[in-house]
Amino acid sequence: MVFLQNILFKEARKKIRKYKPFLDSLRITVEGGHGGNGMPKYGGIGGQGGAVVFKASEQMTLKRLWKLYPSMKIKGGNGEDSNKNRLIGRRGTDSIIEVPTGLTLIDETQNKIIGEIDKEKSTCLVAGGGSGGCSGSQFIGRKGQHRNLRLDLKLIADVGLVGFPNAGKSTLLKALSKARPKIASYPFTTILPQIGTIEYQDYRQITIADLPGLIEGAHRNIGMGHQFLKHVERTKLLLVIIDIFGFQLSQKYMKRNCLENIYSLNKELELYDPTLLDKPAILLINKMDMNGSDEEHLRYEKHFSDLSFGLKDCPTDLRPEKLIKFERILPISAKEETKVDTVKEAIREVLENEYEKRFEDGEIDALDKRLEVKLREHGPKMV
Ligand SMILES: Nc1nc2c(ncn2[C@@H]2O[C@H](COP(=O)(O)OP(=O)(O)OP(=O)(O)O)[C@@H](O)[C@H]2O)c(=O)[nH]1
Repeated sequence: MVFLQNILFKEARKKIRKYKPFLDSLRITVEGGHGGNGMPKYGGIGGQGGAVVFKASEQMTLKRLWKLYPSMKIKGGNGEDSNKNRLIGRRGTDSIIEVPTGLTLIDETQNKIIGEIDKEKSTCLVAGGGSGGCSGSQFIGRKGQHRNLRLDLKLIADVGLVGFPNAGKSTLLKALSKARPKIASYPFTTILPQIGTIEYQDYRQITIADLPGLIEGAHRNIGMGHQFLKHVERTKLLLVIIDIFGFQLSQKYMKRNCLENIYSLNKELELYDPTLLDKPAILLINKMDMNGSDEEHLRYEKHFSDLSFGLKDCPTDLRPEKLIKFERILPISAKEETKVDTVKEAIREVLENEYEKRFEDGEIDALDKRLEVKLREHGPKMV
């Protein structure tokens, strides 16, 4: 009996993707060391308190950070008091803390982004040490800077793969990153979402993040809600994948055809952040190996390239205001790996065109400058 049950439910079980816990946000208190006291009698100056500095490391995860500092408090060393043998007290030791790459640092008290750590080994001063006591401060050392920070992890991948459950995201990711079957080639790889690497013959590599969990009504926090969508923010290209036969979440939900799926995905992206729709996008119509797919494709083909065309027939609850525009539309079969090479080439071309466009517009330089200014404005310095 048990054996029979196992066989009967084997198929159903296969389709359920298990979500491993994914720690992508952490609160932490940081405090610079106290400045040492001076020595009024001899005019001695106390040592400066040590700072707290974050240093990006690809080996680090938020989970590991949490295990290393379970109290979630990090403090710089106190500066040494001035004394007869050492009139100028020693500086407190800096606490240099390894953190994952791809962090946004938010000061929760001021509700401000104080910096972003995007590059391996880049550092950011998050809490300065207090100054040592001297004549100007009645020789009393000052407290170090104190901050309640939220570390928000956003994966950095070139391409964000979005689609409803069962559309074929994982199958496609495996097919695209075939040269590197170890899909997990990123620091956060033991956790979802997964990142795969597409490798080209000239050794160019493009990373692609499979962002699961998006469903109709995600903005109302159904399913995983918009949890994974923040990772789309940093991608440069959206790869939207749909099942040519549409999707039905459950008996409770309406069956949506493939065009309605596109509107619905469009709407979820728009509700999360309408600027996501400004990113270049490619549409993949999947499962074209199945019987009846050609007829289905023929029925909707003209709508794919101009979504405004079918908007009047779209159910009002799925209707987006701002429409996504696809640079390419490719019918594929992820399972049979039909047209997978065309997808690879299209990804590369669209990314390269986009890079050139942004470079010509001076946007790439401007972005770097904006970040620099932002960091200077709010204190932390990239060393
Ligand atoms: N016939 C056919 N089946 C496919 C194709 N791509 C994926 N499938 C099947 O569709 C099912 C879902 O594929 P997945 O790759 O797990 O889909 P997913 O979008 O990652 O699904 P979630 O994990 O729920 O987000 C699996 O049974 C796949 O074998 C395809 O091109 N053709």
